[in-house]
Amino acid sequence: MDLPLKNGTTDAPLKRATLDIPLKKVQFPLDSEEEFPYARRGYQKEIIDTDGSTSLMFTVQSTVGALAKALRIFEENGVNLMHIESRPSKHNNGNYDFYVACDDKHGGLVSAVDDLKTMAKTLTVMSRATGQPSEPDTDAKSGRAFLTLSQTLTVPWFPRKISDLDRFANQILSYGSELEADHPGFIDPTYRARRKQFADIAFHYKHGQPLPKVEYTEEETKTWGTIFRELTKLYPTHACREFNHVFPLLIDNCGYREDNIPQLQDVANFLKDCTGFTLRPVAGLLSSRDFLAGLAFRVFHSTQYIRHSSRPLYTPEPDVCHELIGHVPLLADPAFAQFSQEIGLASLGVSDEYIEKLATCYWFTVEFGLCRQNGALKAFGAGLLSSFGELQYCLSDKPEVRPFNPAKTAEQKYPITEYQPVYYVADSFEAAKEKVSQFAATIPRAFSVRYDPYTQSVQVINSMKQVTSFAMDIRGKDRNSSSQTSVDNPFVRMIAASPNASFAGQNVDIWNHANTDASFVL
Ligand SMILES: C[C@H](O)[C@H](O)[C@H]1CNc2nc(N)[nH]c(=O)c2N1
Ligand SMILES: N[C@@H](Cc1ccccc1)C(=O)O
Ligand SMILES: [Fe+2]
Repeated sequence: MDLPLKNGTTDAPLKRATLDIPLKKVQFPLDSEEEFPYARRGYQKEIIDTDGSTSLMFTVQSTVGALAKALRIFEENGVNLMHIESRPSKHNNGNYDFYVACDDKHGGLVSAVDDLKTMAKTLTVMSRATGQPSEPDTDAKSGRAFLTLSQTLTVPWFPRKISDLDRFANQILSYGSELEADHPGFIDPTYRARRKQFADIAFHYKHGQPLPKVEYTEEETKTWGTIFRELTKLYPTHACREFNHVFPLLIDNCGYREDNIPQLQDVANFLKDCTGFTLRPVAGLLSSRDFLAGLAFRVFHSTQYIRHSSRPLYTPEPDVCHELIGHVPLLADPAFAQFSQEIGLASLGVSDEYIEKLATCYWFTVEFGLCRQNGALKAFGAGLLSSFGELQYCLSDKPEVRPFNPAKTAEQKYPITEYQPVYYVADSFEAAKEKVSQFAATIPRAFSVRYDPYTQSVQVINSMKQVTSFAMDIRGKDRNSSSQTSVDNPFVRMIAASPNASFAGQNVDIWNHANTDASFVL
């Protein structure tokens, strides 16, 4: 790509929009040191995540030996169980609910599921291997329970507790050869070796550990300094009000300075105080599904490396400048944090198609959103606020600007390696939040989720009836109170599944991770 390097240039040429760049998954550790980053070979590997990659939820009649019988099915089919929870079904006399996490290393899972169907009253399979939920029961409109005997609903695997995020720390995407050939770091061996160090940090990180401190080189700090200096000149006129409110606090509290790249731990401490958000180091671009899942737990995956020094004004990859300068200020804003978590919760277990739609809404708001404040267009998207090339370009008369409307915007294709040809404008920041929440509520899903901040886990609620009345209750509360307390109260935070969803469930049944009557780990 032929982007100008001069500071402040606004006329960077646009390449044609190409979303069709193949995204390849990379898994660590790699076979050879040479493979990462930007080596073509390394990106061709597909991931097979086998450890605890599948979860099953099923209900069986509570007779003596029912659990033993169910467990024998796994044993007989050579399926290794990693975690089991069980408890009596709350509203379904004589039934027991089970949640198990297992792997499929020996290939027996399919027949285990078939065997389970013969004894289970309901069975939901959540698998990391599939992005596509199976079709729900067609008769369900008539009001039957959302799953009946021997019907299986397959739901993509999703993390249920914050430490589950450790599962995908080692899976990042690359843009494929098109970006690699184009990337200034591709041919620079020093830069490549440095990226490998950062990748190792992210790969070894586990939830709960302190965020690794990094000593940045003089050259890296200089790159940061250039970006910091140029961007801070633009913010008073180009950034939205909320961003400009938080930015000085980061200067005061987290070491945001022209001559210093802040440490992730210092920033995470600040965010924790403001909104409870935490950071996790990540080696590069995560898949949308994994990235959004992190947000459900108020975890923001942050890269720690910096872009190549030859092109400070724009990089096609997220880097520490993009995360710390672009994203962090608004993650410190309570309403914005709430909005981010809601998109995250809405994404758990939905089909690839809807992940794509949610990711597109995320893209045109959190990453590249514009809003109107006091009659003028301002940037609130992190991808704009971290690129002094695109920040000027987005408010010039070159790009097309359209009103933000999630259902429509979700269909918009976009390039990921160049300036956006189209931006979407929210009337206000609050309005964008509201619209995305409404859109999220129309996503078909056989269950709903609720975040429990005490255990940092999600509760799965698998009944439409329950979900609908819950949603009414919460909306009522929100309507009666305009104060932030109700919006910010984690207990009233829930993404309601659509009341129009095709399965009006009868079995009111809440999975309560923390209060299972019997819960044990193998
Ligand atoms: C959800 C949406 O696809 C979004 O652009 C994500 C994708 N993956 C990411 N991965 C990392 N590391 N950082 C990001 O900012 C994002 N953004
Ligand atoms: N283009 C942004 C970084 C970015 C990469 C990928 C997605 C969004 C933003 C910058 O230069 O800072
Ligand atoms: Fe981003």
